[in-house]
Amino acid sequence: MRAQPAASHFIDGEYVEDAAGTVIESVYPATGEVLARLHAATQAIAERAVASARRAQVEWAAMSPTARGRVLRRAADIMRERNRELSELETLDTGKPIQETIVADPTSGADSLEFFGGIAATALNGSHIPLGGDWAYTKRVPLGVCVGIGAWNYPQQICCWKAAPALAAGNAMVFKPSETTPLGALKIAEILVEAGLPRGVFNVVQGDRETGPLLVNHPDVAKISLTGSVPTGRKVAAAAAGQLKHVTMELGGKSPLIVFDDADIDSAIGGAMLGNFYSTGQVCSNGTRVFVQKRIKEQVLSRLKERTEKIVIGDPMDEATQMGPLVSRAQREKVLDYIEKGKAEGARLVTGGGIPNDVSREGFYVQPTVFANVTDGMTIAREEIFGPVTCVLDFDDEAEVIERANATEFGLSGGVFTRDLSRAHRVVDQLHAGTLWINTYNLCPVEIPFGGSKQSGFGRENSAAALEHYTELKTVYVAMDPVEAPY
Ligand SMILES: NC(=O)c1ccc[n+]([C@@H]2O[C@H](COP(=O)([O-])OP(=O)(O)OC[C@H]3O[C@@H](n4cnc5c(N)ncnc54)[C@H](O)[C@@H]3O)[C@@H](O)[C@H]2O)c1
Ligand SMILES: C[N+](C)(C)CC=O
Ligand SMILES: [K+]
Repeated sequence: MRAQPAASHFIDGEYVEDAAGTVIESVYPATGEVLARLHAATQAIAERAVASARRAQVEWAAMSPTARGRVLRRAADIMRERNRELSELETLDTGKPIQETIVADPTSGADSLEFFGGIAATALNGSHIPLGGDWAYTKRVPLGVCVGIGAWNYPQQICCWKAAPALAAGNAMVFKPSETTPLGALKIAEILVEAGLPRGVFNVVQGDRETGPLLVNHPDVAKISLTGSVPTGRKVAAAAAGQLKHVTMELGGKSPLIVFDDADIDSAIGGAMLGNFYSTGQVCSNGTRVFVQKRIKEQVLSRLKERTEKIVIGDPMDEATQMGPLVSRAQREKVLDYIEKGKAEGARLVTGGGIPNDVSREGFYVQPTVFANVTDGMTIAREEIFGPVTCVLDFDDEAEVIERANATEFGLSGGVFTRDLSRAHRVVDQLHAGTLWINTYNLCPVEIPFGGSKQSGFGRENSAAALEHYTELKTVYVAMDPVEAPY
């Protein structure tokens, strides 16, 4: 299986190589085969990418928002036409089943390009402020060169979620994909140019934790948008603060999903399974602490076990496969370690807990796993696992569950399943998180803001709100009369 791109980087409208950079291999997680061999950006490549973005941004920002939007909308159309090809590439790079990538990955990227292309002409307006005889106006201006840094779980979606609002607002971008999944962003760069994007407005450089700082610390970079873990977020935010750069931080979570005893139980279980097993559990907003009210606990667990054991695990390229491997060997080790900790700390293993049979031994598979009797202090209830591991915790009443749900450093998301309308709104109102769901979980359409509070980050992606994070206000005071000076 090969998916070797023409070169490692995409700068100023073309593929660029510098073999002096350390080797990065993209591995197909289902078999361990090497798909592509790339090079991390050297200092020279990082300089070239930022310089190209800086040059191109001036011309791009001078175009009308409608003209910029047209390019993004064309790129969205091309992504949809090539959905199959892009989805297959995403499946190879991440190991996520084609049944998911075909509906969720390039499609979500295209939605973002279409949405921001569409609102560019109206959402960037300033305001007019009457001041008696005088008046003022505001303009929303781009920041300049923005850097996007991606995680490996949704490589194409993350790339578009950052590029689309940044470009719509008149910025240029240098995007660094995760070293684990370097391939999709290069295709998106190609498509943007094909759609008419001026050369240099969107550039891709490869690299890892050594490369990121070359971009983050570059004096010509105005903003960094990171999707990644909390420890990386702290490092990047600290580096950006040194030069007072703007940042958006989309970080990790350990989100609560609360099931009250009046809920539609099958629907709640469906939500909990999607919110724990989709993308083999590698989703930042997953509801990995499932709080179940005691009266329905055993009923929920037996149904959850039955449904979990029917999940079809296998070759991600097979349309029938519902769950693929984890993204890397290292991620599998990490998840298996957490499973062992769960057993050792006394959680009750309901199902899963190991490596499945009947799949390639070279792939990075883990069984979908459910733990019950999980208590708040256990490691598996406190730390982000980022794998298919559900922790079920019991609770008695509403006040108790709200307090326990909030007792975490994270604040990305949360969900409530109940048929009691007042309770649903009352509970989500008290949960400390950026995105909350009532009677569903993990839906993130482009129209609604997405992002975290507390240690899960700040700034929002998607919706018109994202444009605020890629622009700043310029205020102009206009005097209508001569200046009256007392001296
Ligand atoms: N909130 C969200 O939208 C969201 C979405 C997806 C993933 N995530 C989070 O991402 C994490 C998993 O992804 P990961 O393992 O790729 O995260 P990670 O933090 O290891 O890496 C993220 C990116 O940062 C880069 N990086 C690492 N150190 C850096 C540094 N010092 N300077 C600049 N760049 C640096 C990496 O090369 C990678 O591209 C999880 O915690 C998950 O919750 C969050
Ligand atoms: C943003 N989301 C939830 C789709 C993917 C996060 O990992
Ligand atoms: K890979």
